[in-house]
Parts: sequence; C-alpha cells; structure tokens
Amino acid sequence: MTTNLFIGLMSGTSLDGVDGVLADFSQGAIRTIAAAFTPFPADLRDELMALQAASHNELEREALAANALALAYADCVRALLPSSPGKVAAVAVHGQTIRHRPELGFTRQTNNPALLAELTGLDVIADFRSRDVAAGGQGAPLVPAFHAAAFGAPGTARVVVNIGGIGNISVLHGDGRVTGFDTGPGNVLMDLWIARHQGRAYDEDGAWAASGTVHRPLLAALLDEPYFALPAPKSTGRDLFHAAWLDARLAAFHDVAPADVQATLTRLTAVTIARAIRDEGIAPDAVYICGGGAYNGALLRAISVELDGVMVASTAELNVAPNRVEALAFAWLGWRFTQREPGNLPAVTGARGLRVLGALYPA
Ligand SMILES: Nc1ncnc2c1ncn2[C@@H]1O[C@H](COP(=O)(O)OP(=O)(O)OP(=O)(O)O)[C@@H](O)[C@H]1O
Ligand SMILES: CC(=O)N[C@H]1[C@@H]2OC[C@@H](O2)[C@@H](O)[C@@H]1O[C@H](C)C(=O)O
Repeated sequence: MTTNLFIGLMSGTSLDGVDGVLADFSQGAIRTIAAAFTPFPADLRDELMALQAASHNELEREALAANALALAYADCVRALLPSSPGKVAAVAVHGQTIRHRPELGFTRQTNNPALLAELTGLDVIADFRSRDVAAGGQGAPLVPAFHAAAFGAPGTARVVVNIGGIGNISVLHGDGRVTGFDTGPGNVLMDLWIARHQGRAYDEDGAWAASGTVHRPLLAALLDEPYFALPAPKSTGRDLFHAAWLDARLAAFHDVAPADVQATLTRLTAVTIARAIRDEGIAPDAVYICGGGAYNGALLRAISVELDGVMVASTAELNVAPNRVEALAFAWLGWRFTQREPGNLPAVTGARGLRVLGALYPA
C-alpha cells in the first residue's frame, strides 16, 4: 500500500552531518514523526570541505566521497525506520553541495542515490536543484515553498529565516505571495573563525562573540561585498564565502582581537539578514528563525536589535524544532515529486516556470 510517509535527509553547507526526519503528509497535514542526526566521520567532513574548491583528481575523489556520503545517509535512515508506523514511500535526499554555479548553468550536489536505494531497499528521490537551474533559475533557495505551506497564515505577513552555513529568507506576504533569497553568510564564517582560534566546530550560544565587541570599520569592510547589494533572485555558498574571502578582508585589520572579529562576524550575519528583510518593504508580524543559527543566542539578540520592534522567535513557536525544518522541507519536496507537483517558486529562484523537482531511483 502506498503511504504518505517520507524520510527527508539534509546535509548542508555547515558540513556537520545529516539531519533526517520521518514525516507524514496524509490529508494535507505536515507532521513530523521522528528526527535523527548522523554526524559525518571526520575524514568525510574533511574531504567534503576539500571538494568545495578545485583540487587534484577531484572526479575520483568526488565519486568516493559520494559513496561514503550514501553510507551516512543510510545510517540516518536506519535510525528513523523503527519509528515508522507503515512502509516509507520514499527517501528524499538533498545530497552535499560541493559547487553552486547557476550563472554557469550548474549546481552540484554530490550523492550516490543508487547506492542509497540499494542500502535501504527504498525508493530514493534526489537531485532537487538541477531542474530549476535548467529552467534558468538559481536552483536555490528551495525551502520558501515549504515555509509557505508549513508556516504561512493567510492575511499575515511573516518571515522565515534559515541560518545554516548560509542564510536565506522566505518572505510570506499577507496577500499570499512568497519571495526570498540567500542573504549571505549564516554561520559559515563564525564556524571557520572559532575553528581556527579555538579548535571548536561552532560558537556555542554565541558566547565567544558575546565576549567581544563589534569592530565598526571591519564590519563596514565586510558589508562592502557586492553580493549583499545584488537584487534577487540570488543564491550563494562556499563558492564565495570561504576562508580566502575572510582573510582578504581581514588583511587590513590585523590588530583586531579574535573575539572582536567573532563579534563582528556575528553582527554581519544579523545585519545582512535584517537589511534583507527591511528591503522587502513589509512590516512582518514576526520573524521566525530556523537552522542551527537559531541556537546562537548572541546572534538572535543581534537580529532583534537590528529589527527593532519586530518579534523574533524560533520556528519552535510554530511547532517545528529549528534543526528539523530543512530535512522536513526535503521530505515535503519528495512528497511533491511523487504527486508530480512543482517544488520551486519562480518568483524566488528566477526559473522560467514551475517545475517538478527531483529524480527517482526506484527501490
Ligand atoms: N548550540 C549552538 N550554538 C551556536 N551555534 C549553533 C548551535 N547549534 C548549531 N549551531 C550552528 O548551526 C550550524 C549548523 O546549522 P545547520 O545544520 O542548519 O546548517 P546546514 O544545514 O549545514 O547549512 P545550510 O542551511 O546552509 O545548508 C553549526 O555549524 C553551528 O554554526
Ligand atoms: C546550493 C545550496 O545547497 N544552497 C543551500 C545553502 O544553504 C542555505 C542556502 O544556501 C540555500 O540556498 C540552500 O539550502 C536551502 C535548504 C534551500 O534550498 O532553501
């Protein structure tokens, strides 16, 4: 019997591991049944990081990394299956973005969906972005359609902000329109800086940033990046916001203390998100944050300050834990694929039209 039970798997630009959810989309509802997180083994994380830029023998190394990635995805599926009340219709898997160049006509989410189908015995739906790019779109962000379905309230203007490695906003206008784009760095630069100075993967609750002071001239230099002023549709990734990008801008600021740099990078994320929201010209009832950045108290406080007077909360207020939203979005996109319903929003990605997103690897 076919069910509306889907597993969604997301491994994003933070390169921390795989977020998975088991969800039920019966009768138009969006219900999370279980969630799991499978961290990447250190060697896989290192290799996926190395594959973000041109390097030696990368064709073979990408293929091997894709195989290892499929093993991590299969582990996450195995952690979820015991919670399933019935047969899972499909696993919808994002893959790992290693290159995102829509302006050149491609985006690459490395993956081995055939191996994942083999390992799980389940239908696997993969490669959600390339059809939108083929239709002239950015292929990203894709979550706005899901944000509208899950968090939209007719007549109410809301903004949903995903703060992963990269940040992206979904603007749910009161009249039903949905707009959105990538704002720029989410956690990626903060993660990089704390790893370099303290050997930690991220700044827990933003405590290190909170111990420092924002350096205004450095903030201005960072905000000078042309990406921030580009009109939508636009999307970005580690292709632009990487260590060399940061180091080039820090070169003139050698005397700034590391904690002050962290405070400034945290403020950069807050300012770019707040400006993006303000530039949409709406007065939202509330701004809801999801993604790992929702667990960074210093960042949330900075966003509140920048959006003076607007309520800032996490999507937990809308009954979805912030770290489950993206995986749930891909489960939903998988369900849309099986219904042959479009997953993209041309107003967001710039594609020529609505498209069914994904490709099926049968069980
Ligand atoms: N307790 C916490 N305190 C501060 N930051 C946190 C915390 N938990 C998670 N994060 C941040 O969230 C990041 C992971 O976020 P998430 O899983 O949403 O990103 P992603 O899905 O990989 O990225 P993207 O959405 O760009 O594809 C971590 O790298 C870290 O920077
Ligand atoms: C190319 C790519 O992988 N983009 C990711 C990345 O991470 C956040 C932001 O940049 C967003 O554009 C997208 O992910 C989410 C899930 C999206 O497509 O909506």
